Amino acid sequence: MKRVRQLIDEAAKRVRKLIDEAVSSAGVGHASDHVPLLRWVASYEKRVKKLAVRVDEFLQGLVDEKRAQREKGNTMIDHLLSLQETQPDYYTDVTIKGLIADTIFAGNVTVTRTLEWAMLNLLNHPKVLKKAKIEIDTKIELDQLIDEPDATNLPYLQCVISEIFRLSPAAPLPPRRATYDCLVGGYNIQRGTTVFANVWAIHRDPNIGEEPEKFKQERFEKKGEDKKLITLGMGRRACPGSGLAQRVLRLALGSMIQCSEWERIGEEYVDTTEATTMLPTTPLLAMCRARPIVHKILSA
Ligand code: HEM
Repeated sequence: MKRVRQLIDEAAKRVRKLIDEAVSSAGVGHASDHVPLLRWVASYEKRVKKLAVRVDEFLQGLVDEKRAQREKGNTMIDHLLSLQETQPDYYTDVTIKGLIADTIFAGNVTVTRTLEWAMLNLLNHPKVLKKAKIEIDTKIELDQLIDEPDATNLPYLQCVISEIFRLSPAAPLPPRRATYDCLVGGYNIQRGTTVFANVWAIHRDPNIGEEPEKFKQERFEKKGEDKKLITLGMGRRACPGSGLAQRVLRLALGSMIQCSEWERIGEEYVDTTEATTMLPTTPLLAMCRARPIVHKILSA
């Protein structure tokens, strides 16, 4: 049993490392994407190609493992492999791997990073944390763990998440390529140009909301305020995982608040400045103590 657990831990570590590498190589890309001459001197392209081979091997391993299993399960890969049986020309292994990669890479770090920013801000705002806890304790039975349907009925928690979406959008500079010559804000954009929407700056525009630099979840108590958020993109290429992201965040943050008491490790406020691509400069470090509900559920 110990050996199995060890093997699972090792595999989890390998996957985490691979995801970290892939995400840090993606971000907003590399200078050589915009200045092609740099490709001659930078090792970025070579490194990314090598990484792509490792990612592909990992994804093919997942597909092959599922294919070899006699009994069909209920995972995304099981369903895609069933579709492959009836529509083999469309659901090729390449398409299936692409869909898994999208889900893992687009849906993983975005959610975990948003959660990290939520905790960092809540540690600096213990009154807000307390109110969120009271909301959960009053709306959910005292011996019940928060579940998905409960999480949709927590407006205060939703305001906290919206404020984190505003201040710390996990994809702060989504890129687009102009498909035809156009004029944007008075600038001529040539076909083929890559443009970035600066979501981070738009959310902090003082013309859009008061005291934009401050964490003030109450701004979202005003009806329609969340319509100003573009954290999950806009239009036809907006995030297809937005519903899932919202549900996972409500459930994960709600569970963390319901199950544990959280405090800063000292008197000092935690650092909420950003390093690159929305990474906190200082990693989340907090004191955490299990609340009675955890003991009750574990001993039941
Ligand atoms: C806090 C969580 C998330 C944030 C902030 C976020 C944000 C975004 C943004 C800004 C885009 C680009 C939209 C555009 O270009 O206008 C995007 C695209 C995408 N997201 Fe998310 N996302 C999140 C979670 C997820 C999840 C959970 C999934 C799936 C499991 C997902 C899957 C995707 C995919 C596949 C695309 C590419 C869509 C396309 O190219 O058409 N995202 N996301």
